[in-house]
Parts: sequence; C-alpha cells; structure tokens
Amino acid sequence: MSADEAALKTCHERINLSVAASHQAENGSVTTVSSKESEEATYAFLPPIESTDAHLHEFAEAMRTVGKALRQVAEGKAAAQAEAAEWKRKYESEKAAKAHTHHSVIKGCSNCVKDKLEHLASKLTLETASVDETGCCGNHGICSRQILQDQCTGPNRKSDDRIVGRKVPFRLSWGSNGDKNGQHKHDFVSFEKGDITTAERSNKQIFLKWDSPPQTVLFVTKPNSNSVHALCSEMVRWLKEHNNINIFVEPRVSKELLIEDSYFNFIQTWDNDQEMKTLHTKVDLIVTLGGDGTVLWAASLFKGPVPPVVAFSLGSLGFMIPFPSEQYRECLGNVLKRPFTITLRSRLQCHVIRDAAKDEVETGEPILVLNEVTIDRGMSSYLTYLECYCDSSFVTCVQGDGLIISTTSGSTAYSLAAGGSMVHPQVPGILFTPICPHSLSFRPLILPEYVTLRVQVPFNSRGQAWASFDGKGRIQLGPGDALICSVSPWPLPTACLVDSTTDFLRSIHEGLHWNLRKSQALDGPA
Ligand SMILES: NC(=O)c1ccc[n+]([C@@H]2O[C@H](COP(=O)([O-])OP(=O)(O)OC[C@H]3O[C@@H](n4cnc5c(N)ncnc54)[C@H](O)[C@@H]3O)[C@@H](O)[C@H]2O)c1
Ligand SMILES: Nc1ncnc2c1ncn2[C@@H]1O[C@H](COP(=O)(O)OP(=O)(O)OP(=O)(O)O)[C@@H](O)[C@H]1O
Repeated sequence: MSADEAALKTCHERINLSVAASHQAENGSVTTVSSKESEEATYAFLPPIESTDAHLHEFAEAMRTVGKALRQVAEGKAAAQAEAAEWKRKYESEKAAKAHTHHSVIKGCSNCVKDKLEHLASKLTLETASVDETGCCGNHGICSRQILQDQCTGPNRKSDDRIVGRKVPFRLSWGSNGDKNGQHKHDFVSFEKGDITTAERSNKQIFLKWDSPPQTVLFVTKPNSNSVHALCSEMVRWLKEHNNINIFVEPRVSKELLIEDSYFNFIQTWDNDQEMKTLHTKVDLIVTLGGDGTVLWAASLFKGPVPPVVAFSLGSLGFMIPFPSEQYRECLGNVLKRPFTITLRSRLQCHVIRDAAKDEVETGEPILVLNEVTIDRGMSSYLTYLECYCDSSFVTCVQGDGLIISTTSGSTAYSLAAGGSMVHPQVPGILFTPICPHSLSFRPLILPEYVTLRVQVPFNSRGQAWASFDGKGRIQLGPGDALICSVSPWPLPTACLVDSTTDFLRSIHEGLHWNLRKSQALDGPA
C-alpha cells in the first residue's frame, strides 16, 4: 500500500469514528462521554486534512505542468505563425517589386519614371547593394558573408600567422535562422581574423540625389483649412510656372481648386483605389501641407513604396515636419535641384487574424502604420487582457488599459504619453509600451526591428479589445482574435531640413520642450 493510500485509509477510519461518535450523541445514551469522544474524533479528523492538502498540492503541480505544456504549444504556434508571416511578407514584397517592374516596362521608357524610381530605390538601399557575398576584402566593413581563411595570404601576411593553436575559422551570416529574411545584409559588422567588430560605424545618413529633375509632385493637404488651401493653390501655381511640374492632388482638393479657378485644369487626380495603387509609379515627390496628422495621412495612401515626402508645417506641433511654409520657394527649390538628406521612417505592417486558434492563415492586405498600432479596452470597463509573443517567445500578458506597438517615429507620439522612451527615427527597433498597466513592474521595452509580434486576446479575456492604426480605423478584437505586426519593407522617406539628427533634436527641443529648465544661478554654495 502506498503512503497516499495509507493516509486515505486512516482518513476514512477517522471519519467513521467521528460519525459513530456523533450518532451516539444523537441517541442520548452516553451524552457526556459521546460529546468528548466526538470532539476528540473531530480533532483526530484534522491531520488527514494535511493529507488532502498534499493531494491538492499534487493536483496544483499537475495543473502547472498542463499550463506549461499549453504555453509551449502556444509558443510553437506563434513561431509557426511568425514564420508564415515572414514568408508572406517576402512573397508580397517580391510580388510588388515584380509588379512595379512589369508596370514600368509596359509604360515604356518615354517618361523615365521607372528608371528614376529604380535608381531612387537603389539609392535608398544605403548604396551598398554591390557588396560581394563571399569575396569580401574586409576593407570596406560591409561583410554580409565573409569567410575567415585558414591561413592569411597576400602581402600583409605576418610571421605569427603560423602560430600553432590559431583560432578556428567561422562564418557570420545574417538572420537568427541563417539568412532568414535578408533584411540586414547591409549592416556594418566587420570581421578580421576571427574578431568580430563594429568599428566601422553604419552610415545611415542617407542622401537623395536626382538623376534628372523631378517631374511630378503630389500634394496632400489638411482639409477644412483656409490657410492650407490658399498656400496649396499658391504653391501649385509656382511649381507649374517656374518648374513646369506636373501636379497630382487628392480628388477633394482637385474639386476645390477647379471651383476656385479654371486655370487649374492641368491638375491630375485619381478616381478609384486601383488608380491610387499606381500613384507611386507616377509621383516623384510628395508635398504635405498640415501637421503630423497630414504626414500620417499621406503615408496611409501608399500601401507599398512611398516617394520622398517634403512636409511643410501648417499645424501646431509638427514634430515630423521640418520645413517652414513661409520659405517654401527656397526649400522646394533646393529639394528639386540639389541632393538632400532623408530620414527613412520605418512603418509597421499589421494583420488582424480572426479566431486565430482556428484560422492560422493571414488574409487580406496588411494595414501599414507610421506611428503605431494600439490595442486598448475601448468602451469596456474591464482590464484588457492580452497575450503577447515575440517570434516564438512568450513576452508577457498585458493587464491594463492596453498596449502600444510603435515605430521609432511614433515613439514621440502616443507611446511617449504612455511612458515609452523617445527614440531617434533611424534606430532600427519596435517599441512595446503598455498603457496604464496594473502592475508595478511593467516597464516599456524596445525590441529589434526584425521580430514579428503577435498580440492575442485569450479566450478567458473578460472583455473585447480594440485595435487602432495611427489613431484611426478602429477594429474590434474578440477572444481568440490576434494582431500580428512586423516592420514593413516600405518605409516613409522624409526630406530633412538639415539632417536626420539635427531635425529630430530640434523637434524634441522646440516641439516638446524637452528638458527645459532654468539654469542654476552661479551664486550658490562654494
Ligand atoms: N495620449 C496621447 O498622446 C495620444 C492619444 C491618442 C493618439 N495620439 C497620437 O495621435 C496620432 C494621430 O495623430 P493625428 O494628428 O491624426 O491626431 P490628433 O489630431 O489627435 O493629434 C495628435 C497629436 O500628436 C502629434 N503627433 C502625431 N504624430 C507624432 C509623432 N510621430 N511625433 C510627435 N508627435 C506626433 C500631433 O502633432 C498632434 O499634436 C496617433 O498616431 C497617436 O500617436 C496620442
Ligand atoms: N488629406 C487629408 N485627408 C483627410 N484627412 C486628413 C488629411 N490630412 C490630414 N487629415 C486629418 O486631419 C486631422 C488634422 O490634421 P493635422 O494633424 O495635420 O493638423 P493639426 O491637427 O492642425 O496639426 P497638429 O497635429 O500639428 O496639431 C488629422 O486627424 C488627420 O488625419
């Protein structure tokens, strides 16, 4: 008989004794003795409760094991989904690239848009596309796949190269599972005699130089603003008359300008989504007139590649807007004729998966955001309860008002208000910022840009959750639904007034009054 069975047997015996004693008391035959015996029997009954506790402990342990197994299954599922998302992303970007090439070939070379955009694309790839994969010399510091030779040959060979016990040669390759997505081929890690170094700093300050003068400009303007409308019509005239530029505007603006003056007959627009999808093949430059919301709006018009954006400030904060509208002639003149620096602002592509437990396949087009995707509790008065995974790893459960998954550009927007760090827009990362977490230890995180995040509303969640994209387009997420997001291959290139860092620091100083404090007086304690 096992120890547990013995404990159970004792327990039964004591229960029987206790029951018998209480029966005697009820019959009234041996009242005083029986009540004492009953009390003793009751006390005697207590130890077996410890035995029952042991069973409870055993049961709890078993439940923990089951919980662990379930979590492992969920992690496995998240890994598979992340991998599927990555493959889909690769497939879509290749498909889009092919479609873009195909479209341009059909159009022919007469307008040279294809050549210009392809050249621009190659420029935007940090001008490092020609790196040789295997034969890297190590001099330029861009080694995507460099092999350490067993023996160093060539004129620089030193006598101590032949020391016995030389380090074993190895390779560096990108991606956590080998060359997983090829995103990081152009990062700067050099590799000399087995010592990994990043001494060569990445030069991500990117310059854009036109091969030939730009021909087409798209205007995106804040609605319902007289000053914006007036400036738009003035700039359109100036661009047409002084630079012979073709102008595209949104359908709403086209109507407004035509009502104002038939002079604007030359302006082009689009009639449907299909036409809008080909805009990036026709437009060299986007000019935005408004605040940050207008830049977000302009970005949202492009589900794939985006032409460079020159943003003119006509809002109140204008964090992402370096160009003063009063000096538009000088600013636009420079951008159209000279090389200029750009900030490549990464965007997040988001997929909502309904009842993710059943349906593992992502459907529909991704939603692209420049700032962030937010998952909050909406109207619900319950805490949001969200399970979060990063690639195949469980991150945490969010219990609070919600979660912000932000780009570095969005780090100064909602994420900042929720306690996240401000991050320079060229830093490759994704911010993971909780909103009012009901926990003392939930600090915001910054994750690397190559991960895929999955946020799922578990089936035992009390309430619904709501996802919103750059503060717009709210989508309800029920128990079992999930949101998957990763960095999109299509960033938003924004023209800088000076350069990426100077513009960023100007914005946090002037826009957010960062660390503004009166200087201490000199006449303090010695
Ligand atoms: N509590 C908050 O701070 C809060 C709440 C909701 C939304 N937002 C932000 O508003 C954005 C939508 O902007 P909108 O103009 O359409 O809405 P809006 O008109 O409500 O303006 C939001 C404010 O955020 C500023 N802003 C937007 N993007 C920014 C950025 N990247 N860096 C610094 N400031 C930025 C804008 O200049 C504006 O002052 C959302 O993406 C979200 O980040 C912030
Ligand atoms: N072309 C557009 N079409 C439709 N809506 C737009 C367009 N441009 C901007 N918006 C919307 O108009 C709102 C206000 O725009 P924006 O943020 O640019 O101006 P603002 O509020 O005056 O500036 P700031 O955000 O600097 O205070 C935003 O919600 C934005 O999404």
